[in-house]
Amino acid sequence: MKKPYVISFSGIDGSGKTTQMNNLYEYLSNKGFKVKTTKVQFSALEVIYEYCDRYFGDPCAYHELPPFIVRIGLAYDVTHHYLKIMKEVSEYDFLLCDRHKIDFIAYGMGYGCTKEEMEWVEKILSLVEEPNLIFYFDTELSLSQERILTRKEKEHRIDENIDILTKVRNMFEKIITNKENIQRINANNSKNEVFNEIKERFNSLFTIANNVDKIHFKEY
Ligand SMILES: Nc1ncnc2c1ncn2[C@@H]1O[C@H](COP(=O)(O)OP(=O)(O)OP(=O)(O)O)[C@@H](O)[C@H]1O
Ligand SMILES: Cc1cn([C@H]2C[C@H](O)[C@@H](COP(=O)(O)O)O2)c(=O)[nH]c1=O
Repeated sequence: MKKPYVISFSGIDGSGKTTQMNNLYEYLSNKGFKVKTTKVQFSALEVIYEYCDRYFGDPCAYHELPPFIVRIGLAYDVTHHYLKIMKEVSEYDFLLCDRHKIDFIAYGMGYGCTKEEMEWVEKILSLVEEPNLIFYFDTELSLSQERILTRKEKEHRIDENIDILTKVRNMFEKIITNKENIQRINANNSKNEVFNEIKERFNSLFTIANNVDKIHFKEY
């Protein structure tokens, strides 16, 4: 079965993932490629919010729960989502993902799961294939925080705070050093500058033909 080329947009909250995923979607679609975007629906988080609201009076009080309870739920959500979508996208050239396995590992470690607990999270996630390419959005913490506080697209959440952002960012830095499919993007720049960097990286990895049947994947 033909598979699309899978690209993940990964990084901490407010780093600009969704904005740039949508830009690449437009760019590739305009070139005639068949492109799909996807984002995991966090059913586990929805249940956790409800639980925390009822029992602690605050939907985001999940620091009151053992981290593993939350993280293993997310691992099932992510695995279920990607196993299902990969069966549905054989006719697409590109699948662009707003977060992938790496994000949930970085958040799991950042939220304080133990090494043994993370082994279980990773065992569940291992059912999903690695993306072909990960754009890691590297932003300064203060800038990400500013974007979260000023964004209009969705409300700021109490768990999107500098303490968590710092821990998760440190975990990303740890994980990405061992990965070969990572392209680090300087996401501190303006939206246009960031997208230019993505296009440059992308085009250096691919020779883009206007004909969909002629995608040439370069070695990287
Ligand atoms: N390079 C940029 N410069 C300034 N503002 C930006 C930039 N990139 C994104 N933004 C703005 O920052 C906010 C967050 O961007 P976006 O939703 O793309 O980030 P994200 O990483 O997907 O965030 P989250 O993980 O919280 O969903 C949005 O209001 C967006 O318009
Ligand atoms: C990946 C991941 C995310 N979260 C939190 C972080 C954000 O506040 C929300 C929404 O995430 P989005 O992808 O930026 O829309 O969820 C989390 O708690 N655990 C995770 O693994």
